[in-house]
Amino acid sequence: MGKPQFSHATAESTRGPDHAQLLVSETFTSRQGEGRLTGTDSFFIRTSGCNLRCWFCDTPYASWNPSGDRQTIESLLDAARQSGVEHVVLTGGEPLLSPAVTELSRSLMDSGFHLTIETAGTIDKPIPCDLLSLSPKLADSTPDPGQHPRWSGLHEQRRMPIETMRTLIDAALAHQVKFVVGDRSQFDEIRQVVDSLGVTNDDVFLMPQGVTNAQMDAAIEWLRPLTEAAGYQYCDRMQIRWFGNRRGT
Ligand SMILES: C[S@@+](CC[C@H](N)C(=O)[O-])C[C@H]1O[C@@H](n2cnc3c(N)ncnc32)[C@H](O)[C@@H]1O
Ligand SMILES: Nc1nc2[nH]cc(C(=O)O)c2c(=O)[nH]1
Ligand code: SF4
Ligand SMILES: [Mg+2]
Repeated sequence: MGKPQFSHATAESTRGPDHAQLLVSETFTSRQGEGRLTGTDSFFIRTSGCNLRCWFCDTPYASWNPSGDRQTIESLLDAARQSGVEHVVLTGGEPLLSPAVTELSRSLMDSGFHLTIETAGTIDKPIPCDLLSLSPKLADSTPDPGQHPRWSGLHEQRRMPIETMRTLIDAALAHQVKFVVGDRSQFDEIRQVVDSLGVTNDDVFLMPQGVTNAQMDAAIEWLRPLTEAAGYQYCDRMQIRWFGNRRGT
């Protein structure tokens, strides 16, 4: 009798591409609230699960406490078609974590959707998309080591792999780089990351950290002038203005 055969195939590959599934926390139709395509009607697919743990994460239900349902690529494509809009935003959590994300992206693009991927850029999985919306995580995103010793260490190790980010940028048709900013002292760090990535200022957006109109209003006062003086684009988070910080918007 021979040795037992062990398979290293993923659930997706053993079941075949038609049955590939992703853990999804929510899907909804809304307007893109951030970056270059702000105002564009879009169908959002938010995967659940993240390899980072930003202390300020505005979707903890997809990172700190990931929840959701497994959905097939076919059902996600159907839902996108039913939404009646031409733009799809694939976000998370960290969408690049899912083994089925390449297949989903390809299917969405083949079906004629304009695909934006919102990612922190730490997973080496260059996949095609129309707009890579990369949000590198700065040092101040790391959770408190006293409260979260394990995640603080993992987050710090994982958050800024420049080469991986470069590969993702190269695989995309277009890109934008969005930084979450809470303090003026972060500008030096932002400049260093922009230089290392070799991206141009037109593609760099600075967004205030925050989930309330009051935080957005306060940030406009100090962050917008600094952003413009540095030659970057200021990025209000319009979904907060339009809908408040609510799920499904
Ligand atoms: C929830 S993340 C999901 C995609 C990916 N994990 C990432 O971080 O890019 C979507 C976007 O929201 C931003 N974000 C999350 N929490 C935020 C907060 N409290 N203030 C401002 N932006 C935030 C992220 O930087 C990213 O651009
Ligand atoms: N309206 C709206 N625009 C967004 N742009 C990026 C989002 C995200 O969570 O990735 C997002 C979101 O959650 N809602
Ligand atoms: S990388 Fe994105 S989803 Fe993950 S914790 Fe940070 S903001 Fe949240
Ligand atoms: Mg969001």
